[in-house]
Amino acid sequence: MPEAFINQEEQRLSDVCGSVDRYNGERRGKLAEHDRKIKGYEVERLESVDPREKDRLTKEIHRLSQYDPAKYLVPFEQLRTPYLAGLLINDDDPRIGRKHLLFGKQGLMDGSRVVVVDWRKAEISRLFYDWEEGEDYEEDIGDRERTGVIEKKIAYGIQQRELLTIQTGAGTLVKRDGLWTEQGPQNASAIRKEATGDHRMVDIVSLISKDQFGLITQQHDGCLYLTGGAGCGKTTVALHRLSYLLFNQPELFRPQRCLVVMFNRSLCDYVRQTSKDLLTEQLAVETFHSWAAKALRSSGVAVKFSAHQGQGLGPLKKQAGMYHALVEYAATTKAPDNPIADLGTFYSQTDNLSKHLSGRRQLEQLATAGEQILSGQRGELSFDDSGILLHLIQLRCGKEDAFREALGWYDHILIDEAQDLSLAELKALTFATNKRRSMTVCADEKQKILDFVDGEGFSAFRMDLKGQGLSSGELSVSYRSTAQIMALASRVSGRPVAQVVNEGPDPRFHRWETEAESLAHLARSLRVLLAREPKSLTAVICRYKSEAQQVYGALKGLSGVRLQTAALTFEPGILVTNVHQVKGLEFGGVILWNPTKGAYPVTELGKNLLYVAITRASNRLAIYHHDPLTDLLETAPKG
Ligand SMILES: Nc1ncnc2c1ncn2[C@@H]1O[C@H](COP(=O)(O)OP(=O)(O)OP(=O)(O)O)[C@@H](O)[C@H]1O
Repeated sequence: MPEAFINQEEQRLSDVCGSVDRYNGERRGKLAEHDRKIKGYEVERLESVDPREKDRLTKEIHRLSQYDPAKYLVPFEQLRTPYLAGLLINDDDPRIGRKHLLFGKQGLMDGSRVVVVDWRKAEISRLFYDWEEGEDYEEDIGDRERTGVIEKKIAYGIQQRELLTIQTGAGTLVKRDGLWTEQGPQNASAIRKEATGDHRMVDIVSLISKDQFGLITQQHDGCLYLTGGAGCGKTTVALHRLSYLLFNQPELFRPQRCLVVMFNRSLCDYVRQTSKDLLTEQLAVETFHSWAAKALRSSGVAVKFSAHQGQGLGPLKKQAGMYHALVEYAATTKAPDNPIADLGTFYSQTDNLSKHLSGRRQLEQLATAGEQILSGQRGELSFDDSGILLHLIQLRCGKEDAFREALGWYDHILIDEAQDLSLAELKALTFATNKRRSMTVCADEKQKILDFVDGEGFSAFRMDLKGQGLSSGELSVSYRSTAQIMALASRVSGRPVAQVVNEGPDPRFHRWETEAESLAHLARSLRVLLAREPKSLTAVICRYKSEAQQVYGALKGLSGVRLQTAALTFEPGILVTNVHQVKGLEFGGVILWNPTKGAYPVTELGKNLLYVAITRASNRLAIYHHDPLTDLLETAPKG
């Protein structure tokens, strides 16, 4: 165990925390002085008889009170995690020589000394991201070319001012219950999550690869399209890109004018946590439907949405043809005053719709729904209507209208899991960007799990973006799951075996005769797991909500197990959930519950669902079944 190295790193953290405290002490002093000044001026103003002097003092008070006192203090997060990465360089310039640089989510000065560099400061952070341990570097920093050697690259895991993980090229050191141990190369995010018991999204400032850094620092106008298999960092890179834009171009990218659109509420919560410190609390993180509903309300369209108003018309409304019919309708008809009546009229014009959509019965049903909207019989719309209504209004208003102003001109929109949005929804989002059209779109067509959204819409959207000169980045290294899990995922999905960085145990198959037997063994394994790994988070993934409820019912007596089929929380323990709920998320361990032929048929959708479920596991995957396995898994070697 490299004790001297650990001591040195613990001392470094303690020194930096000292700098943070001095910085804050100084700032608090300045704040107090600032308050005293304002109070003094107020007293003087009250006592002054000269109106000109009164006026001057009023202006001075106003000027001083313009300062945001919070800006004087280092944000709380930095007190707990002052830095994330370190670099030991040996620069050829003797005035610099051997130097340990620290990178964090915010820069820190102690007097005139730079203690921590903000990772988004491109010039200096390029040293960290562009070069590997042992390499000779050449980098233009400031107005000079710097050369030297990278002696060490370190990723730190620090929480509440405690050093918990230190990762270097040689491996990872982990502190558990006060004791340091060495671990081989494993998923660094997973190690951090399990060491800290904090399973919210990990920011990867210290882990970003050179390719990822290249994408993060891409030009800011237009669209960046990020694709790649499960766990290769699409969402993470997109969020770091946004953080980079907000920091480096604050005049172009204002947090309150940027939007992040995620697949479901669980993913929103997962990301919001990170956006608090990586990005900013002012940033809106929404599902498409919640964003659309808010946008409509804030622009004065009095509309209520309900999950129960769809009448099975969701699939029809999500088809690409619906968008094409909408465009034709908006171009050939005059807008009524009321946008909701406009939607009703659109739905009731079967002639136009049938040019672009098939299914006579469904179109008739839609026409009836349209007439009910027009007659006021239908007070609430379905969430599936939100994108269509919003885009209809956008088409009516044109680009320069005041209404569009109210709906928002976004400086940047990040769309995650774009393959599961309909063409009308994607168009509504694109329309909401300002003239720079700055967007980051993450998608993986092999993870499309909403069968009622047709793939044609997403292909058309991508072609459109291509026409507008999008830049794209294919991420090819899978960071989340081990080689063993990714090999199974590749067998299921038919996509080539991904490049991986982590090794782990083989997936284990447990076959039982009856459901009762299977549940009894599941309960026993979970009990052992909860006792042995109290800080880990494991998901039991069922195909359907109802199945999750049933499994949870059988495990109810076990403390530490929770049922989560609507939104997720990320404390350690076991959660019983369904596959649609865990899209985009990750867990140290996954238990896949009874993946049968019916649950995961040999179809595109079945493959995608199974691929998503399997690749939520970073280290451990177990498959429990009592019914015949899906053919997608039948040929897999059974560990
Ligand atoms: N350069 C990196 N080094 C180490 N870990 C990384 C790196 N990039 C991403 N990760 C980690 O990989 C995991 C997967 O990242 P992310 O969720 O962004 O992938 P994704 O492509 O969006 O996945 P999915 O498509 O499955 O939702 C996360 O734990 C993230 O912290």
